[in-house]
Amino acid sequence: MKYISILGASGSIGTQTLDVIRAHPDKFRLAAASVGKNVEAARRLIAEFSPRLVAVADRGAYETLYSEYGGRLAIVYGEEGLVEAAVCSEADIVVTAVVGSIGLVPTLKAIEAGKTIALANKETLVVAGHLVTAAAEKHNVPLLPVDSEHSAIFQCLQGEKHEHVEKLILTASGGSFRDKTREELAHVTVEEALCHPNWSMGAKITIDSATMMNKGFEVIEAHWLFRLPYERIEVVLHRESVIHSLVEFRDTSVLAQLGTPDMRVPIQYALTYPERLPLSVAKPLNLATLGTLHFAPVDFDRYRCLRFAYEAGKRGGSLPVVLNAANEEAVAAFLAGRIPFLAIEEWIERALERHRLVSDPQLEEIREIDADTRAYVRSLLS
Ligand SMILES: NC(=O)C1=CN([C@@H]2O[C@H](COP(=O)(O)OP(=O)(O)OC[C@H]3O[C@@H](n4cnc5c(N)ncnc54)[C@H](OP(=O)(O)O)[C@@H]3O)[C@@H](O)[C@H]2O)C=CC1
Ligand SMILES: CC(=O)[C@@H](O)[C@H](O)COP(=O)(O)O
Ligand SMILES: [Mn+2]
Repeated sequence: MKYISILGASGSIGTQTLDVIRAHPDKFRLAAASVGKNVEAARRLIAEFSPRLVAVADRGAYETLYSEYGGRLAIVYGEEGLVEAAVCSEADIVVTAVVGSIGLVPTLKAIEAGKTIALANKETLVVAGHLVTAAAEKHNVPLLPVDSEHSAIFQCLQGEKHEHVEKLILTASGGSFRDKTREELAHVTVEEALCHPNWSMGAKITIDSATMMNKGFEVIEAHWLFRLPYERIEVVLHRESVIHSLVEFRDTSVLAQLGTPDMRVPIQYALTYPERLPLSVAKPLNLATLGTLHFAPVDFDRYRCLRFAYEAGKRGGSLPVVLNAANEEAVAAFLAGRIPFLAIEEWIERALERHRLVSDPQLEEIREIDADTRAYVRSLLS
């Protein structure tokens, strides 16, 4: 039996992780969970999975849940509560499924506590890949990718030697606006942006997919997970999201991982690795029915956020922290209807240009740069 803690259990990845646990009650048990403010989701998972501990980010939601369950199970609050869920003594595996850089500290604490990490929260590796990978190495903790592209690459690399890898090729759907011109992007709505062509995901990552910042983050995530320079990590447009990513080897042989777009597959693989279990809820791929798959090169002028991410990743240091913090603030402002879609990349560019690079930032500096960037980007609103 593996005991699981889910950080972000009420979200898209969190609820799909609960689906996997539900599908294999003889293999997995929920030890702890966190929610942000979703009281109803917390009530449901407590009733069904009886975790020992539930962490809640929102004060009001915490008070409601504490009044209902306090004494029967641990209801804990805020960032400290999130860390308690991450280090919960019962848990073997921590699924990091919160959104944003709020996931960094609990992930580091979980690593220090020796937990296996099933990593969905890519922002953690964007802002502090150097700290997270060093901590995982020091504590001999596996970082198992949940992100579909990284799970694909991880699967392709099983049994392969690092020195035999030529490059990684990440596939990108192109997001909600892939068929629009740049001119048309000036007038798109939040509602339109939230319609991803292939995946049903949380709001923030769906916007990141539309700007392709998601792919930029994934390039940085791949750099840290698979230890390859940015020059050997490529992106190709692939409309169908059926090939989840590819690895090219030195002899030009290319391995790919395919499947219908269903996050429960990579989530389950991270939880069962190195084993595989059946997943009856997932739909098998039928290539004959599918008929055709499409590929195209990425235009870095059309998707400027992807260019920013490559540049920030290559220059390194504190730039990816700024990239992420500016993006989180700009996306939140767009989702709140306060700025147009194209202002997202404009604000990120301004934040990056203004920043004075700090090389090898430690946790406290990362937190300061994150806060400073957020304050700057918010000031652009007024
Ligand atoms: N969705 C997907 O298919 C994929 C997601 N990812 C990555 O996984 C992560 C989660 O994404 P996704 O599931 O889509 O996101 P969602 O927005 O669906 O879920 C986010 C979760 O985080 C919680 N949360 C939000 N803000 C806070 C906070 N300040 N403190 C504590 N908890 C908080 C939410 O709680 P509440 O609901 O109560 O507000 C919710 O449980 C992201 O990093 C994303 O990039 C990676 C690959 C695929
Ligand atoms: C499901 C998943 O892993 C997402 O990160 C997905 O990759 C988004 O797709 P695009 O960023 O390619 O639109
Ligand atoms: Mn992905």
